[in-house]
Amino acid sequence: MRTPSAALALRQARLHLLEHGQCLPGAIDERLARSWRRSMAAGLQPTTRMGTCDNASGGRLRQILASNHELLAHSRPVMEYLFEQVRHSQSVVVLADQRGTLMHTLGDPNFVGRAERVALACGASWHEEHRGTNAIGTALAEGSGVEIHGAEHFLERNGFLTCAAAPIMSATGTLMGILDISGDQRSGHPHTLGLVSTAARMIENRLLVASHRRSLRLHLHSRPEGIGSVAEGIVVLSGDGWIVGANRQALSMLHLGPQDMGATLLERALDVRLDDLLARQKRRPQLAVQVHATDGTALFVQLYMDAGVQSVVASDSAPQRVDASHRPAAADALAKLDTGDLRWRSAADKARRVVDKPIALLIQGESGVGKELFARATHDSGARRAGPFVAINCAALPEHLIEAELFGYAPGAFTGAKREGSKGRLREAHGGTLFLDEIGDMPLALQTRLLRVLQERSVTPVGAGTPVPVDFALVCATHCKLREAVDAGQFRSDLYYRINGLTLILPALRERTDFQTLTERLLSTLAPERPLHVVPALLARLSQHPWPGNLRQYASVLRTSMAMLDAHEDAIDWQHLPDDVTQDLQEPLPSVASAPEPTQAAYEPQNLQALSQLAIRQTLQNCRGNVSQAARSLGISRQTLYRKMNA
Ligand SMILES: Nc1ncnc2c1ncn2[C@@H]1O[C@H](COP(=O)(O)OP(=O)(O)OP(=O)(O)O)[C@@H](O)[C@H]1O
Repeated sequence: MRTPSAALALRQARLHLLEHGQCLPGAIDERLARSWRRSMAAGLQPTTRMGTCDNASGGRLRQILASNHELLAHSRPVMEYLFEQVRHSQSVVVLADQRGTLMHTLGDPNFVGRAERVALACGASWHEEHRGTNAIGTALAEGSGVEIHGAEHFLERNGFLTCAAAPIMSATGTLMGILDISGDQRSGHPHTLGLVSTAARMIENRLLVASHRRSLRLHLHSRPEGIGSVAEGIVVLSGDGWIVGANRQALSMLHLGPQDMGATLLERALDVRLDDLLARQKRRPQLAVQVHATDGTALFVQLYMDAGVQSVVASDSAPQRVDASHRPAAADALAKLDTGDLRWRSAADKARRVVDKPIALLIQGESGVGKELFARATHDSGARRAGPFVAINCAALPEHLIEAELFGYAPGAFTGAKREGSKGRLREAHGGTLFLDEIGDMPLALQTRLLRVLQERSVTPVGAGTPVPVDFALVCATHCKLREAVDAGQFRSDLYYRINGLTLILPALRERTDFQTLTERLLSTLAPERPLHVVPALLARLSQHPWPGNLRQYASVLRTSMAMLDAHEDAIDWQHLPDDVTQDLQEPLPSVASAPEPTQAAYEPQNLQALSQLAIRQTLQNCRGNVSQAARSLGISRQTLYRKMNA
């Protein structure tokens, strides 16, 4: 709590702020002064009254909640626990997203009414830009735990509050959200910030463990009894001993940063190798093992493997195969993507026949047709599904980094290299599937190296002499005709034959015959808890569009249109479409030459309007997109035809 002299200084600073619209230099804590200055720069005045324009509701709020589903799921139990601690203290426990929008609140009923008057309710934004200095907004801006008490709030109307907030960070250092307790300033408690920070750590740990359910975890603490407490460090390990994730406590105990994830071997952070640890723990499973960090600090560690973890591997240089007895049950992930198109189904049938056989797949198709999704589903349908799926876009890698990125490098291999060296993406795929997207864009020199890896089934990191064995299923994808690149001398023919065990061609969206079912599936994937549909006339028009960006483009249009729906609406219609899409759809239909005709009716008419749309579509197709000719043939004016096309 504030001392009397600090309270006096704050009163004076506040008076100065009100009278002169400026911060009194040196009068208040620098962090608070920074926040007041940001509030003024956002155009706020201490006496500003808030509107509701910054609040998310309806579709936008649903979208925020959906995209933070995982965070919400793991925060709810912790928030309930936290709420029990402050139940009778005139407070609310609040979770906000990474923009400061409130997503979940739990409140003392006696306080909730007052809290709602200042918009401490779901959907409200507590970003500093909207509400000036406040614990949520200021914790967001500063990236650290913050307490804001009474008159420290920039807006006068929030002066009755005391708030403590702490950021929730991901294992890679990204801010995921803010946890906060806000209450009546008269019932403020000096330990609230500590409580909120601890609860934020609990959420971070839950998220880390949940997102690495199938991995090996090392729990550590300076005392054996600290393992299992909220203060423990948690390190996630790959099967061959690389540190691939860690909570904040572990990063600090091991002197690592988020940038070291995936690039540091366990034995570089602790004086122990994974295989030693495994052997010791096998002998005495309940006992924590004492090890030392690089600075000599003693730590106790214990390995955990949830049911289904199988990638327990002996050493860095000789990774073992995944143990099949622990694999999760087989699921036909390819069937889940099947919405009835015959060409797509035929590709999936062929892929099923070669899953788990040493036959490389080459998937061809235009950009956005779902090649990566198909490759992932093939991986998930096979025996390697418990192993990693490593996707590399060969077109997106900067040429000077591509070699080190793919093949890894030894410690000190070149200037600027990481001290511990790097494992490289190819070895990350060990035990699973390597997906090389846009393989046609791989430079010739690297094609030679890749060919050697595929022939010898081992990787030699840059600057290292010893090859490391690797074992992965290979799936490549390309939007170009690779055969032509071979003929033009841009792609090695021996590599082409090695990656082309079986070529599968995925149809473009405009060629698919399952537009209606596909749309239903996309909508239910995008909004699982909300039954939505596209009105038949619009659906008919959408099915005629050439969709040059294929499923990626169509899924994005549906996503944006869904965000335009009001809470009570369940049908996507013209007014929900983005303007540029409406404009495109109002253009005369492209000629058959540029947009191949669907091979089967994509849409079954269900009423008179839909029937009329189908007639219009077929006539337009017969007239090769010529609207005047189609109108004449239908016996209506051009204008009427345009109106009907847009109905
Ligand atoms: N069957 C599907 N169900 C749901 N969404 C899909 C489906 N197929 C594709 N998508 C959407 O399309 C996007 C593009 O898919 P994907 O990345 O697999 O295509 P691609 O052919 O590999 O594209 P590129 O050639 O540009 O790499 C995905 O992010 C997803 O949103």
